[in-house]
Amino acid sequence: AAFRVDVLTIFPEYLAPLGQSLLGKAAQRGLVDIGVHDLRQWTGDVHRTVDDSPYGGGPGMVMRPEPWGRALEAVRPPGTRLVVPTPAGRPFTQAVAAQWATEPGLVFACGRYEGIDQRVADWAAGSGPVSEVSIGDYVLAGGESAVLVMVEAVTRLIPGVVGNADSVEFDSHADGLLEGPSYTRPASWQGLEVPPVLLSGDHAAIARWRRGQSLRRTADRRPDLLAALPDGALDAADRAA
Ligand SMILES: COc1cccc(COC(=O)c2cn[nH]c2)c1
Repeated sequence: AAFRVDVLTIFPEYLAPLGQSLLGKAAQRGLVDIGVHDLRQWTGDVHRTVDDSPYGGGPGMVMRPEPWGRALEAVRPPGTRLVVPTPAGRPFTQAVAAQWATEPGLVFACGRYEGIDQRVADWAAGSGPVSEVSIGDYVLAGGESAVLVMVEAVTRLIPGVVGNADSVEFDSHADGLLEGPSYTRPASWQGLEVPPVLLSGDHAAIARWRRGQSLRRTADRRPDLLAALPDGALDAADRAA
């Protein structure tokens, strides 16, 4: 059955790219079903109000719970994970994406303003898992961009969506390390040569060189990933690299 994605947002046009290219083809092939819904459809007043001032004072506005309650009752299949992108969320990682790709689908709630009344996530937890997740330590104007990121990261892990299954399996972060440098023709460009080992045909040497490059790049750019590796993930050859 197709992986079902529903997005609730006050800017549905922002999610138009979900219908294009890779995702578009996957959708056409019946692998992924995507629905984008305007939250204002579930407002109750002539002005289609979705926000109000925060209790306890403070700057900005908060999204009111009632439209979200009605929208989620209409759109969210029982038991489906509700994902709320937020700077205050747990980290969204490749491991999280891989887990979500094994589920029947996802519903995304795009927050705007200062956020969504907390009772929405608390109430929604009664009808299935709720994940408040961050795609990085910065603040966006709303969750829509984060939804584009997460939908792409998750759906490309669904069998058949990405042409070359190998490229998915050997992604960066798949073995906990960063991907090293890649090269293609020409062998010499702007006076810069492709590392000779890659042209050697010695596949054991190439694998060793690539592993060394991944370790070196990870140590340089993401020492936190190196520290997080499980014991025994690095063998003697790795340590020597
Ligand atoms: C739900 O409440 C809010 C409030 C403010 C902005 C947003 C949009 O998400 C982000 O800004 C974000 C997600 N990961 N990193 C940044 C949601």
